[in-house]
Amino acid sequence: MIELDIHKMLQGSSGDMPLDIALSIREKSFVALAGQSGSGKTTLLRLLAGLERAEGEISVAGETWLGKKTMLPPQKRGIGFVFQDYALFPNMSVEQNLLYVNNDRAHAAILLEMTGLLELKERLPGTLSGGQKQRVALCRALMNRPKLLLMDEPLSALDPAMRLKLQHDILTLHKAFGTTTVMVSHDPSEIYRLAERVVVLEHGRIVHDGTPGEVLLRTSGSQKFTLEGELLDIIRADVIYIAVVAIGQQIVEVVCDKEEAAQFEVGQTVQVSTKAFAPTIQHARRGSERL
Ligand SMILES: Nc1ncnc2c1ncn2[C@@H]1O[C@H](COP(=O)(O)OP(=O)(O)OP(=O)(O)O)[C@@H](O)[C@H]1O
Repeated sequence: MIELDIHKMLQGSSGDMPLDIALSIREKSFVALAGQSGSGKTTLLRLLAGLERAEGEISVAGETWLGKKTMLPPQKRGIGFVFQDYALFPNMSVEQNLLYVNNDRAHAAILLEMTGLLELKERLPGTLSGGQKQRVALCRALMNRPKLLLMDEPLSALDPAMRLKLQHDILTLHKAFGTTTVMVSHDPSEIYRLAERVVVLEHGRIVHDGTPGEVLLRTSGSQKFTLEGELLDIIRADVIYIAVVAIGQQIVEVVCDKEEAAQFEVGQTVQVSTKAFAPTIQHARRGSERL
């Protein structure tokens, strides 16, 4: 069990912002950390990693990492850290990047095999795609069999298809090694796929804590769908107006009247709601049928 009760005064965008977090994290669990920019997510990861100090306590499986008289240095905590920007050694091959952590060749081979990187083990990072680099970073973070894996928006620089592939790899590795994981993510579908628990921060405090279903699902009970998107255009068609809205990978049209159309500006984030008494689900069109 990871037990954490910390306090730190941060400089928020509009003055001092206390970070006050009390959290217990079960061993082997996968926790997503979400919340708006500046809410304290990265700082919380850095505190767990020992890269920053705070008042309070952090203990992991009974060992004190942070206390009144203790500040265990990062290298003694048994953590793996995956950053958004890969942070690989550019002059070392894929395999050397892993063996730099320790010389366990067998474990490196297993990790590379599981993530489809074995054939690329002699390559230098500069010759790899973003997704491949991030898979190397993930393998490297698991080389010393960490007690805790920390990931700070690891997939946010990747395109949707590569994100999906990496999500699959993360899940495979998590199932194989059961490493307790805390991952910062802004992507609800990613959180839903990977995490069993999501903790949402706002202004340095926890405002939601539950399963992804409890925290993220917006339809339960109300029978109403609300989807957020960007207003791309408002087109006049005779007496009605058509709002063109980008929702995820889709563009939808919503009919509105003159007064409604006058309320919005192109570029705004808008909510598209519909009363869905009996929503249906169908197979999506594939490949060339899509745009
Ligand atoms: N060591 C520090 N001392 C004081 N303030 C800090 C420190 N580190 C970060 N901050 C401030 O604390 C706030 C929270 O930063 P943090 O990086 O934790 O947010 P975040 O939720 O990860 O944001 P983002 O999603 O944009 O990465 C910011 O306003 C930042 O400037």
